[in-house]
Amino acid sequence: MAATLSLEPTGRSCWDEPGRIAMCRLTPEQPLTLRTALSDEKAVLFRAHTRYRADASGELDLARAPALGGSSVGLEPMGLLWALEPDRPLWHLLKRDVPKPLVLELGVLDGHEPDGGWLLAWAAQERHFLLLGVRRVPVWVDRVCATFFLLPGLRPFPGIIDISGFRGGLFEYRASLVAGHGFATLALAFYDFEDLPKEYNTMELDYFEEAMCYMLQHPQVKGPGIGLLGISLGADVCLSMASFLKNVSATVSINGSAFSRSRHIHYQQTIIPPLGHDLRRAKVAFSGIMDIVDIWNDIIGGCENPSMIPIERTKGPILFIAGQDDLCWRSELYTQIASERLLAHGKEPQIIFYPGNGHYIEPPYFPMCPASLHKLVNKAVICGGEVRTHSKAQVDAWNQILSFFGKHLGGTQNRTSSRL
Ligand SMILES: CC(C)(COP(=O)(O)OP(=O)(O)OC[C@H]1O[C@@H](n2cnc3c(N)ncnc32)[C@H](O)[C@@H]1OP(=O)(O)O)[C@@H](O)C(=O)NCCC(=O)NCCSC(=O)CCCC(=O)O
Repeated sequence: MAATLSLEPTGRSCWDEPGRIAMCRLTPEQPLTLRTALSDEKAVLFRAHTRYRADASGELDLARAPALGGSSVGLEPMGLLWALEPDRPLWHLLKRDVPKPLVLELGVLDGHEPDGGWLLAWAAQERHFLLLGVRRVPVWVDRVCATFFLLPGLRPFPGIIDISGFRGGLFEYRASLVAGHGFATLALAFYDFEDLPKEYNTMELDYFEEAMCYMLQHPQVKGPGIGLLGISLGADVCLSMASFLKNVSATVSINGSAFSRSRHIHYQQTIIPPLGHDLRRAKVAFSGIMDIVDIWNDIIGGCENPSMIPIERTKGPILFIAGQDDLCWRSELYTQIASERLLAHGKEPQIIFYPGNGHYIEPPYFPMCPASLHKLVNKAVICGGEVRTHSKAQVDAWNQILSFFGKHLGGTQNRTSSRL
């Protein structure tokens, strides 16, 4: 009887949702090679392959069977997704068009490579970024360029603004996934998109205040406060907003620095000067890729440094998520300094340090980005991270973020039914 493969969930599955891969009707102890492939929107192929062995009753369940080598080792039920590697060097998985799912293909071959041969079974799974029922609404109001993800029905939901980092543009994948957990989420661009400035020159907080006003007056956003979620430079934008603007209820900083780094921060009469950097301190890593971790100027005066964002002024709590192997900048050190500043003002910081984690802490199952083009230097730079620990931490960080917002914004943090 032919072997059967099940790849769950069988219906509509969400990108950030764990899946299950299992087989039955195999030969007892049968060696197998599982191969996955996924093509991104620029037709770059990402692939992984892992060796397994069926159990004594001819079954294989990745929740129980350890991977025996290849792209992952040990008990890694989702390893065939997070261990995908691009065929093109220095490429990373990006999702631009969120209404379209990415398709994960899975093939099971008899035997262990290089002997692995016959294709025993094949399946494909659409992994969606936009839950059924969640509406994607482009926003051009005053200067604000954004995309709003609204939940089904007319009742208000807790609101979150999601801000990307130095790459600029408008990337929606994190906001659309967050919306799937019961939050009205705005993916906000701030440069290099539509009518916004092409270059990132000064962080003008007026612009972000307009986005806050837009959210707060929206009938489907439950006030009185908004949550902020940002990564890298986007995290520093969020920390600045939380420090200067009203109605921020909770802030998550993913590998932020809590400093004005390469450009001024400006709000009303206040200007925070940048810490600055010196490209002569850049090195070339063993891989031949640029290492910029030491280019940033020293933090003279520690948490009293004038380039620091006055985070003690924030009203709502801040959750700092920091990768201890971040090689774009020293997130761990900056988070410690941020913590000192909060403690000095009688505030309790909430911090999660992830060892082995690099700069790009993405939603669950995004393959780690070890190196990437960086607009600051217009060259590829190393980002840090050890693939396995980084991938596990992405799942944990995601759960922590959702539960933090659930707690402080009054959300449910349950997935809005993906099968509405
Ligand atoms: C953002 C992207 C990836 C793409 O932007 P785009 O406007 O859609 O560009 P495009 O016209 O399609 O291509 C321009 C160029 O961007 C590169 N690119 C495009 N897609 C990818 C990819 N998936 N992986 C790796 N590189 C990619 C390619 O080199 C493209 O050039 P090409 O035409 O293919 O020769 C690219 O411009 C880029 O990598 N920019 C620099 C990113 C950067 O400076 N990041 C800052 C440090 S990392 C960080 O802050 C972490 C948080 C992430 C965040 O910023 O939110």
